[in-house]
Amino acid sequence: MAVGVLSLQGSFNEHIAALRRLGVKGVEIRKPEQLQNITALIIPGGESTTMAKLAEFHNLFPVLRDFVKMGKPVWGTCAGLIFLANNAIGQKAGGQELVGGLDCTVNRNFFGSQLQSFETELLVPEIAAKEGGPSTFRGVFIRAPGILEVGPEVQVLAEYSVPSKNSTESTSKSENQMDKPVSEERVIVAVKQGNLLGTAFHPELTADTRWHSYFLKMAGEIVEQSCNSIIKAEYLSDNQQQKNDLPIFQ
Ligand SMILES: NC(=O)CC[C@H](N)C(=O)O
Repeated sequence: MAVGVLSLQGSFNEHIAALRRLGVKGVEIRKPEQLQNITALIIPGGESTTMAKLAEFHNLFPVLRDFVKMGKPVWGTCAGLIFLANNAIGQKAGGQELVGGLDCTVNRNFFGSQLQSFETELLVPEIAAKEGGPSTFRGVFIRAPGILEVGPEVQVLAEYSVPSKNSTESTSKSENQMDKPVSEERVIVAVKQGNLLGTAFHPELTADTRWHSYFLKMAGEIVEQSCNSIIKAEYLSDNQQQKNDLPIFQ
């Protein structure tokens, strides 16, 4: 299976390295025609406004949208997740073009500025169930987006509990307030919707390849299903042909 990695900007090399660790060669994608040769695509993290400008310059948006609409497997990490979202808030003035397809609203810099980047252990039940290994995954969040709302077709794969602003302020004011119950806001950080996978964090920056392996399996299943439906369609049309060739007795 040929897996492309959109290589305009951001952590595309790290995705290619993670795929290599799984024995898969990632193909760098920079031009519209290169999408014809791949079965699945990863859109990496980086800076979504810059990436969108480059994608626009290379006339990639129409083919990227077609790729998503054709039901081909696409995984967006961080800025890539923003690309795939149907709605993004917190965009730079003038907005930015999105590929869309993933029925959700993301907040582009949900966790704040670059300085608010962090790492945390996320509970990942779906990944642990399909890929084995520990029930948690090291989430690397770099000026990360958060998913605020999802549509009914979207499966939530991971969430993160953010201490609310009030609780952060109060705990920093006084040590004594530490024992007060901390109110938390849960934000969605990983989702799947049919052929689309989105993570707000960067699995390609960890040694744990389970998200990559999960995406490859998901892509494999989609490819198999579409092959089966092509074979079925061909079989049905052959049968139809044969039926039409038979003499009709009335
Ligand atoms: N690490 C990332 O991909 C950060 C994405 C960033 N918040 C953006 O708007 O593009």
